Amino acid sequence: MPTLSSALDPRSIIVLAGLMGLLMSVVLFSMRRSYPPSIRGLREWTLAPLASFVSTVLFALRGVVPDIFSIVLANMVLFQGCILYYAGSQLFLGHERDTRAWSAVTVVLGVVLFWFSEVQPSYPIRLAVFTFAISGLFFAHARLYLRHRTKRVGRRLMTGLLLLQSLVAGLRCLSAVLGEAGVGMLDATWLQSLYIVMYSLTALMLSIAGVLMATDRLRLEFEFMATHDPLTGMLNRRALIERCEHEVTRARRGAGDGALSLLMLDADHFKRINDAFGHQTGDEVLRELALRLQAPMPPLARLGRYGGEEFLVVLPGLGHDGARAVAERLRAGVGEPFAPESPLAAAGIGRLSVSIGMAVFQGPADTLDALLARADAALYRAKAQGRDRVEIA
Ligand SMILES: Nc1nc2c(ncn2[C@@H]2O[C@H](COP(=O)(O)OP(=O)(O)OP(=O)(O)O)[C@@H](O)[C@H]2O)c(=O)[nH]1
Repeated sequence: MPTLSSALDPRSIIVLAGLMGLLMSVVLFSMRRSYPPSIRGLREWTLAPLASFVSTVLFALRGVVPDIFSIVLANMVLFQGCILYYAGSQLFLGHERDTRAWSAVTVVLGVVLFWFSEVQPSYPIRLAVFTFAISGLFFAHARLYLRHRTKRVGRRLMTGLLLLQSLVAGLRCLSAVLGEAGVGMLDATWLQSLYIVMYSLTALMLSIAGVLMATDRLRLEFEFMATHDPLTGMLNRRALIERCEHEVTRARRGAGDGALSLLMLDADHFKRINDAFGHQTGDEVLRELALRLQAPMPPLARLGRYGGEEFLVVLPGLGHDGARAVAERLRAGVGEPFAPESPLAAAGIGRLSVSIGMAVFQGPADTLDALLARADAALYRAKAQGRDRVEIA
């Protein structure tokens, strides 16, 4: 009758863990090739399970190859793999890679492990030192995610795994310090088996968490691209219309006291800017306009690029007076002269102006199409009456 400890033969577990790491490395490698470079960290997350695989091969060769490979090098490679996971997370979360201190720890570990395997062999000391270092590394890695906390599944899985791993390594360190280390790494005590099972699962689970996080990021990027204008970063026409429909439905139900207004804005004489200064300067002006329009916006308002040099503002909860005040503020904000050092001033553009058509929701019988048509007609009037002004439908 096999006991639990003999059923969980550490060498088999280690070999399986290595193979799982290798498979995850292949998955991450193919993701890295097809994902956009804006999703950073995938290279490091591909190399990490690969390093884990190499370390498990070395561990499994214990007794077959010299200890310097199966103990010293194996642990150093494993530690380096964990550093790579950490580096991948740093890049993924928008930081620069900063793992120099941990690489220095790898070197120190190498020296200590060499000493306590070749010069003065002591498994408990090796175990205590290694588990102490790796517990610290996992904890530093977990802290990075705790600083970027979200409710997304992949990130929560990653944080939980790292904390658990840090805890298990910390407990194993404690057990070694208390004289419960056992006689060697392949010693099949239940604590050692648990410790190795944890490591085996972690290589796999960390990679799965990485895959989940990267896929989630890709979905967010696509979602952003589908709803935002690439030039100004504002909502695009499709997203704006969806937003407007949503707000009209809410206003019909009486939200914000049934008040809702739309502003349609159009840059004045924009064609002249393009003709005189070139299309690129025209683009720069559109970006500047977007910035100026966003600054004085009420919190519930939504603003986006409706077309070429046309913008649309949805103002939930604002009726005639409130919306008119916002429109005048926007018009005045756009008209502020450029700072002398700004590139647009240097290009010779003195001042911008916008014409604004405003329409106010008239009650449950009103529709979005009718609102847009009234705002458009008011804008047309503003243009006809000399531009740089607000007209109300
Ligand atoms: N640079 C740049 N120009 C654009 C973009 N989209 C549209 N335009 C230009 O915007 C100009 C709009 O010109 P018009 O509709 O004649 O309007 P306008 O010159 O602003 O004149 P008014 O609206 O009557 O004051 C056209 O020359 C378009 O080519 C864009 O993304 N970038």
